[in-house]
Amino acid sequence: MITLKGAAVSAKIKEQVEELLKGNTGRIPKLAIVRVGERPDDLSYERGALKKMAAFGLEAECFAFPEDITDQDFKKEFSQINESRDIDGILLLRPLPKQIREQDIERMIDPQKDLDGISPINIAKVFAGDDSGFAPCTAEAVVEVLKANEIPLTGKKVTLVGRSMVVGRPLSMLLLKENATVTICHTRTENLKENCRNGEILIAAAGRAKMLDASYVKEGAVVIDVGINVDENGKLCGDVDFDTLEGTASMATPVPGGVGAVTTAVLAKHLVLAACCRRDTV
Ligand SMILES: NC(=O)C1=CN([C@@H]2O[C@H](COP(=O)(O)OP(=O)(O)OC[C@H]3O[C@@H](n4cnc5c(N)ncnc54)[C@H](OP(=O)(O)O)[C@@H]3O)[C@@H](O)[C@H]2O)C=CC1
Ligand SMILES: Nc1nc(=O)c2c([nH]1)NC[C@@H]1CN(c3ccc(C(=O)N[C@@H](CCC(=O)O)C(=O)O)cc3)C=[N+]21
Repeated sequence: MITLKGAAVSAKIKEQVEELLKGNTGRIPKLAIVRVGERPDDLSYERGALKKMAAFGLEAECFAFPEDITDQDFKKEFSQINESRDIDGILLLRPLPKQIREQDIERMIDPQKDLDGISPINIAKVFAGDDSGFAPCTAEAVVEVLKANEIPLTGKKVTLVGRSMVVGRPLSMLLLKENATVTICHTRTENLKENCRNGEILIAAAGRAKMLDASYVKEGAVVIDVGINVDENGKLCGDVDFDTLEGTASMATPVPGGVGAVTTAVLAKHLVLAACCRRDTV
């Protein structure tokens, strides 16, 4: 089995970023990471994103707020970040605590700074197959991993586990655009195993530590693990039990070191694109 490492894909994206930045005489593009609370997967994303921005020569600032911040206070803080001339792009870590109306924030965020595709305008573009906006970074990262490793998508059966707005749904649209035949599974799916075993490409984004082992995988399938979970020993792990795949899957992404590393590279690319759109100096 071949391990599909995120670093190689990230390096290709870095070259694109360097190309976009060529001749840049203006300010260095700057990312704002907005976090409420201390969820471990948010912290992992934040760490990964900060490292990636530094490695790509981009700026980043974290804005962290307490778990119990009120809806009103958060909106005030968020508006300031949204309107700041200093900031080219925003990553809002989600989900937000219940007292904050996430829907209002989705409508508030400047679509040109919305690097993770949460505004209705960007979502509509993903749905329509229009790539002039920003798709959620993780969904785009999965397609980047498949393309960079020359895994054909046209006509292929792809099974996705998860239907969230950050991974499953937008990813299904990006895969459709690539002419794949997509099956989306969720908690109400009957015969999950059968559906998974039907996929020539299996993509796990359920957020359940090691829930899929080799018995869910078709012989020779490509397995992409999006899950970022913490196991009983406090270590990061995916939705797939990677150690069982040898002899069944043909290729698989590890966690950490797989899709996560590409997600942060796509985020960096989106940041530079956002900065380029805002001013012609970059
Ligand atoms: N690598 C990366 O770059 C990223 C990783 N992540 C990680 O990916 C995972 C998923 O994230 P996210 O989409 O936000 O999570 P959500 O909890 O929002 O969604 C999980 C989805 O998986 C489905 N699901 C959960 N359990 C099962 C099950 N036992 N059987 C079938 N379907 C199931 C849910 O179904 P239903 O709709 O019926 O509830 C839901 O659609 C998390 O571990 C997260 O940390 C997220 C973003 C980026
Ligand atoms: N609006 C929003 N969009 C998201 O995409 C989103 C989110 N909120 N909330 C949290 C989850 C989780 N997530 C990760 C992405 C990359 C790494 C990542 O870079 N991981 C490195 C390890 C980094 C480390 O822990 O040091 C790796 O997998 O190699 C981790 C986690 C995105 N999520």
